[in-house]
Amino acid sequence: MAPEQTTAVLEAEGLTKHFPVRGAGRDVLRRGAAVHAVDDVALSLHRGRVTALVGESGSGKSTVARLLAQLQTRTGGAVRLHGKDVTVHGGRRFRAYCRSVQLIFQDPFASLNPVHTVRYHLTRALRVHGHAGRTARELEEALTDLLGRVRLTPAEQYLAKFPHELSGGQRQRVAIARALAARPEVLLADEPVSMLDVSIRLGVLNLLRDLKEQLSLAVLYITHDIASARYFADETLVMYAGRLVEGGESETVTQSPAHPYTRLLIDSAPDPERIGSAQRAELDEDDLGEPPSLVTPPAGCRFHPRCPHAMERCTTELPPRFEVSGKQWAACWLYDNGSPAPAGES
Ligand SMILES: Nc1ncnc2c1ncn2[C@@H]1O[C@H](COP(=O)(O)OP(=O)(O)OP(=O)(O)O)[C@@H](O)[C@H]1O
Repeated sequence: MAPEQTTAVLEAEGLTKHFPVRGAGRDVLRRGAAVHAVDDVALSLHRGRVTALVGESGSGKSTVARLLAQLQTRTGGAVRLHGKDVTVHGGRRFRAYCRSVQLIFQDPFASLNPVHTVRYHLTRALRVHGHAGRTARELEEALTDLLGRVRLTPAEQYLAKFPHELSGGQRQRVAIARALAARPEVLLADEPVSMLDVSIRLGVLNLLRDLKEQLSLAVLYITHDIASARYFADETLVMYAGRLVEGGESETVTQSPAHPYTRLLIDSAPDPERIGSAQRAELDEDDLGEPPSLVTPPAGCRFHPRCPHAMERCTTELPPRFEVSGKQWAACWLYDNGSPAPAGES
């Protein structure tokens, strides 16, 4: 279903995060300086859809997730759940927000407490979110249901285990089950498979995709692996140096990338047909050149110092989003007035 046919569950508009720089020794030079980690990001997440947020290390992807999860305060912009503004604060409304919007981290080993069993982690999550039931039997049913959803069956085989007794994939499944204990509407999955063995990445992505369908979840899938976005996500957004530069249907964005940065990203990820292969599991960031300083980001388009098509105006004017096709937009002056990129481009 096209995103415009459904209402957004979670939306961000003008989302901005600047981290003040507190550098010793160079304070005088740096007074008032900030890392422009996220600037003016707009996105919307829809029920039953996966949106991939793709970009190099340091482009601001995790910061977007933390801002959406309300783990960090934003410098500017708005976050809306079902159209209602949300702001970081404690209390009942905040707890309800945390139930609805759950974050899954890259490293399941770090996110699970090594001294506690699977039973403890899941029971605690069920209790915190008020879904543990009233009787011991209802609790057992809820635990069995959670482990069944992440395909760790039979449940008795896993409940007494400690994190170190599980494989990486099993640990990430427990972390996913713990997120599901909140009965969320939105899952923010920050590089959920990048720490896993390449042979099991696909299994965890398939699980997330099935859960998205069964539970009508809105999923934000954060990754530096653009080929996996094609496979797993309905929509793909490309982030560069704190800004979104391209977005649209995953198939279109990954097969006919419009922004020069997206093209570079795809060209630098060898063998896109082999999802999860070790060969293209990591971007070869050497091929991409150096990302800019986020303390003094380039004026105009932040990609212009690395862009093979940079024009005069790219160095001074920030490009807005231009429609490239009904299925894709790009923040690039090559598409001014909707005109296609000059002939001869790849
Ligand atoms: N708490 C912080 N204080 C200062 N700077 C920060 C903080 N958190 C992130 N940053 C900076 O913000 C920028 C974006 O970081 P972020 O972690 O969001 O990028 P990312 O795309 O998720 O990268 P990765 O894939 O490596 O996690 C980076 O330059 C980072 O150093």
